[in-house]
Amino acid sequence: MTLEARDLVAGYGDKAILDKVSFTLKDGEILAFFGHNGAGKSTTLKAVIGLIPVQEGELLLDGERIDKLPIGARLDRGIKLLPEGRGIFPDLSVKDSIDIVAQRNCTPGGSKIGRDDVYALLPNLAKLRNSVAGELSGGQQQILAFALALLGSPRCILLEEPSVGLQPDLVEELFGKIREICGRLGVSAILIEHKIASAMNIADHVMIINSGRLVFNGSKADAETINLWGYF
Ligand SMILES: Nc1ncnc2c1ncn2[C@@H]1O[C@H](COP(=O)(O)OP(=O)(O)OP(=O)(O)O)[C@@H](O)[C@H]1O
Repeated sequence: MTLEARDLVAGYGDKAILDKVSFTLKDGEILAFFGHNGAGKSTTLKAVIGLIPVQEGELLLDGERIDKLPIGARLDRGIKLLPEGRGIFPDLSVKDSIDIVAQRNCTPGGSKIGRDDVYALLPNLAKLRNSVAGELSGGQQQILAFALALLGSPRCILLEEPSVGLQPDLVEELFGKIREICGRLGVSAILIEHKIASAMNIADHVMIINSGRLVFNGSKADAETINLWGYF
């Protein structure tokens, strides 16, 4: 899988927020995406998933233009968004949540990630099958949201600050799981984070955005040689 953004311009109404954002992401790679509040991180993810129109530039998935496709068609192609605030069904049990999304995403045939695969990948979630999602801890809810995104044929998961509200040890545990599962399944991820050190631990690439423009886009190794804070 290759997800490529070429000179993306996108925003709200007539107003452009993103100023020619370009990046490339391949199978199993994690892209850590940093920037101060209001810099354009969420706007980038919204343009990738199709919540706002791409005004200029191109978005390609394995060479296919997807920037004019509706959200549903991008979801069907395996681009998934985990919005800030989690995106779970608070009143449903873990089992029912998983079953509903599995039914929607796992039509018979094909090599899809189903409910048993998700429980095998996330054994601690399997133990919570009968718990009500809204009553889980923040970390457990975030794991459930990640599990829901994995059902079907995910290729690129867009994670919007998954660490919000989590204790530091739970952040490390969640990020460890994301790294392990993305690597094992060959699923890529774009990770918006303010917890920079934790995100750097699991990243392959780093991007920093400032006022809608990318001011750094390089490998983790390159990012480690610079003072990241100087780019904010
Ligand atoms: N729905 C909207 N309508 C109009 N302008 C918006 C909308 N959402 C965001 N913006 C503006 O777009 C710019 C970029 O916002 P964006 O949410 O992408 O920033 P961000 O980097 O994700 O910040 P944060 O870390 O606070 O989430 C900001 O100037 C913001 O005010």
